[in-house]
Amino acid sequence: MKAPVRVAVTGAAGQIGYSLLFRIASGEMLGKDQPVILQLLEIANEKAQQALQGVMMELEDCAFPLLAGMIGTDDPNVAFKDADYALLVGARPRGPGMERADLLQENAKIFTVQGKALNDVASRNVRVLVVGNPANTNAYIAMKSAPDLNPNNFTAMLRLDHNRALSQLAAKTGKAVTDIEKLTVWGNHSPTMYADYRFATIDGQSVKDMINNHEWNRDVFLPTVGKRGAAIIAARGLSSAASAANAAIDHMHDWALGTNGQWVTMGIPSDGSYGIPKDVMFGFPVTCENGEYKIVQGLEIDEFSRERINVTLNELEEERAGVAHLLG
Ligand SMILES: NC(=O)c1ccc[n+]([C@@H]2O[C@H](COP(=O)([O-])OP(=O)(O)OC[C@H]3O[C@@H](n4cnc5c(N)ncnc54)[C@H](O)[C@@H]3O)[C@@H](O)[C@H]2O)c1
Ligand SMILES: O=C(O)C[C@H](O)C(=O)O
Repeated sequence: MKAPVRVAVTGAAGQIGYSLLFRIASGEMLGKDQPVILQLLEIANEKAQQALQGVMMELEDCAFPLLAGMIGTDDPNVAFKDADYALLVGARPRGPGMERADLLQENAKIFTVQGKALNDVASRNVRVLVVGNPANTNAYIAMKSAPDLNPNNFTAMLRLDHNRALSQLAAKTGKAVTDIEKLTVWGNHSPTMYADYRFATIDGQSVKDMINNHEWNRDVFLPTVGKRGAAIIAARGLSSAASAANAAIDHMHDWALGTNGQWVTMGIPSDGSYGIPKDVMFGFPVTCENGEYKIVQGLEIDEFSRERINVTLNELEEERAGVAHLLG
């Protein structure tokens, strides 16, 4: 049996938390041979702490063989102590009629505090996934607030967009999601994201050639994927939760256990690839091996794609300017 690893989850009593924790504890994230200790953070509010206790009681009642321990706390320095993985979910979600950017000022402060706490107490190799919106800029804030940690270990969740795009393409081509390879989503987790199937293949055949319809790409596919979060809020009255938790599991699973050469999308600090300025937290195509991700290099960026990438990049640069005052 492997030694347990410590997994910190913030916003643990929220909607996503409720879909996420049970799957982490059952081994779906880090493997069926990897015991975990859950370190759960909620705000210092009686109702939230009580709800957290309830979730922990349910986790106990599952008698998960891999759940080696569990704590609940309102103190980030306790939740992140020696954490090997940190899933930063806790933040306010948007409601009907709001854009994710509306959450910027409200949620940004959380990530300066939590970045600093990670810096002070987490494992020196902690792998961080930010889910709370606006996810890219929050991940950027956390990274910048943790100067002693490896900046490449701070990531933002674009995987839900990636999975949404996969499912739209499977429906369009009549193939299974598992048949589709080499898809990616560039940029920000927002309606400006650019889901790009120009390199995607099914059984070695080009998906772009199979669909062969630029108008469908521009007028149906991209808006459907980009506005899917809002469509779910309109339908449920609440933002996506189970699909978001599923994407978080996929992201961490693939980062920790590898993708066998398959492409996935992760929001990561740019190393300058594809002309994206260094440090911008940007969705890129990556492969993962031995716990490290690597950007897929050498892809051609045509004019339509460059325009799309610039739009999402500009939005991220604006968000970054909007929170500069928090980063001193
Ligand atoms: N990146 C993505 O693809 C994606 C997808 C879906 C949702 N989200 C975002 O995830 C976040 C959580 O969504 P949800 O539906 O679970 O919301 P929710 O309101 O149900 O739960 C959020 C929880 O976080 C807690 N929280 C707030 N501030 C905290 C802090 N500083 N420390 C610890 N906990 C804190 C709240 O008390 C609450 O219990 C939202 O920002 C939402 O927009 C992102
Ligand atoms: O859209 C939202 O606000 C929630 C989430 O980011 C989503 O994409 O479903």
